[in-house]
Parts: sequence; structure tokens; C-alpha cells
Amino acid sequence: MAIEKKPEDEFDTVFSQNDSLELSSHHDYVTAQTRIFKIIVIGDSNVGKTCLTYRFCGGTFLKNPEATIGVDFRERTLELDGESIKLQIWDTAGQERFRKSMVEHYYRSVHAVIFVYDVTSLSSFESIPEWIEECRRHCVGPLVPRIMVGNKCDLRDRREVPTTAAQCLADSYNFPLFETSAKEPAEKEHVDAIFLTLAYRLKSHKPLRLKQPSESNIRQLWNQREQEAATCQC
Ligand SMILES: Nc1nc2c(ncn2[C@@H]2O[C@H](COP(=O)(O)OP(=O)(O)OP(=O)(O)O)[C@@H](O)[C@H]2O)c(=O)[nH]1
Ligand SMILES: [Mg+2]
Repeated sequence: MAIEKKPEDEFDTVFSQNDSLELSSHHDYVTAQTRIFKIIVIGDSNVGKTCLTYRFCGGTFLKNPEATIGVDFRERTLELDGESIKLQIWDTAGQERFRKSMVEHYYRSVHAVIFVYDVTSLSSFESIPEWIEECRRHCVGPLVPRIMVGNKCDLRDRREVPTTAAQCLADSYNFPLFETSAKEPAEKEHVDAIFLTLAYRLKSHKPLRLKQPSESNIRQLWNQREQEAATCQC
């Protein structure tokens, strides 16, 4: 059960409370109180957002993913310096037609943002400023940590985005840059490191005035998503 801790100060953090020990999807034990952070993963369609989040939460490479419709939720609980932190990851749709009704939900009460591009697709890299702008338009505060991820580094012969160009863009926004591959097994720990970097930053900064979505809200989103999928003409 997720319950909101009513803030006496100006902060609003959500704790999940479990009467007994519970095994999460990644075999982590969730103890009595767990801070939950919402992370959204955005970027063009086909850059590998679903595969990256699946690699982090499921531990393997997802073969034959379908285009995300609306949003997919994944989560993983981490034990950091004795504190239990749950990362609730919103894997968003890159295709405009699958995003429309959901965009407001993506950005509401978000704690961190991951911008993903594909190193073999210059156009996906060139879209990054537009995704950053969308984020800004939806009033994501400047203190919300953001990182940039270049995916598909395993496709060495097909690279279109040099690291220097990506670093330059990341520096201009003051974001950390990671280049990785959701596919390459040897990169598994590197993928973990991306999310861990965020988790440590989130752990040390209490989220400001942010309300987490409750479980009933999430269930509502799921229902909405299912309805969309059912009415989709394609
Ligand atoms: N070679 C390689 N292929 C990858 C990698 N990550 C994802 N892919 C492939 O890229 C394609 C798109 O991956 P997805 O994870 O579905 O992309 P997405 O960004 O979630 O796409 P949308 O849901 O449409 O926004 C799939 O065919 C994946 O198998 C990677 O690291 N290396
Ligand atoms: Mg996807």
C-alpha cells in the first residue's frame, strides 16, 4: 500500500508501507518504509527506452519489444546505505500518436528525467533539445535531476552521433552523459549505474512539494492505457 506522508514541512515524500517483507520484481526486499521516486524516460520512438528500462528492472534484454502505447510502468527497489529506495520508472511512448492523452501525466510530480537518443540515429539526437523543451513547458523544475543517455553503442559500425558532440550538448545543459547498450550483456552494470546515479542524487535531495501518484491513480492510468489500446485503429 502506498501512503502519503503528510508533510509538516514543505516537503512531500511518499513512503510505501508494508506489513511484511515483500519480494520486488528484482528480488530486492522492501522493508518497512521505502521512499518512492518517479523517473520518466523520454526520447524519440525506437531509441530503446523500453529495452533500457527492462534491462534495469528485469535484468535481461527484451527481445522484440512493441512500440510503447501511453506508458509502461516498471520498478526496482534498491538498498542504498541502509535505506530502501523504490524507483518507479515511467517508460513513455516516443510516438506522438501514443503520447497525446498521457503527456500531462508523464510530467506530473516527476523526480527525475532520463533523455534517451540512439547513437546510430542523428535525428534522435537532434530531437533531444525538443524533449528538453517539452519538459520545461510542463514546468519540470530546474532542480529535478536530468541525464542524457546514448543507447545502442553495440552497433559500432552504424554510429552517427560522436561522443564529442553528445558531450558538448550534455555540457551545454549541465546534464551527465552516459553512452551504453541495453542489448550488450557486458553493459548491464553500466545501465544499472545510470539509474544508481539518479537514485543517489534523489536520495540526497528530498523532493520539493511533489505529490506522488497513488496506487489508485496508477491503476486508473493503466485502465486508460488499456482503453486506448483497445480503441486504437492500427
Ligand atoms: N542493437 C541494439 N538494439 C537495441 C538496443 N536497445 C533497443 N534496441 C532495439 O531497438 C528497437 C526499439 O527498442 P524499444 O526499446 O522498443 O524503443 P523505444 O524507445 O521504447 O520505442 P517507443 O516505445 O516506440 O518509444 C528494438 O528493435 C530493440 O530491439 C541496443 O542497445 N542495441
Ligand atoms: Mg517503448
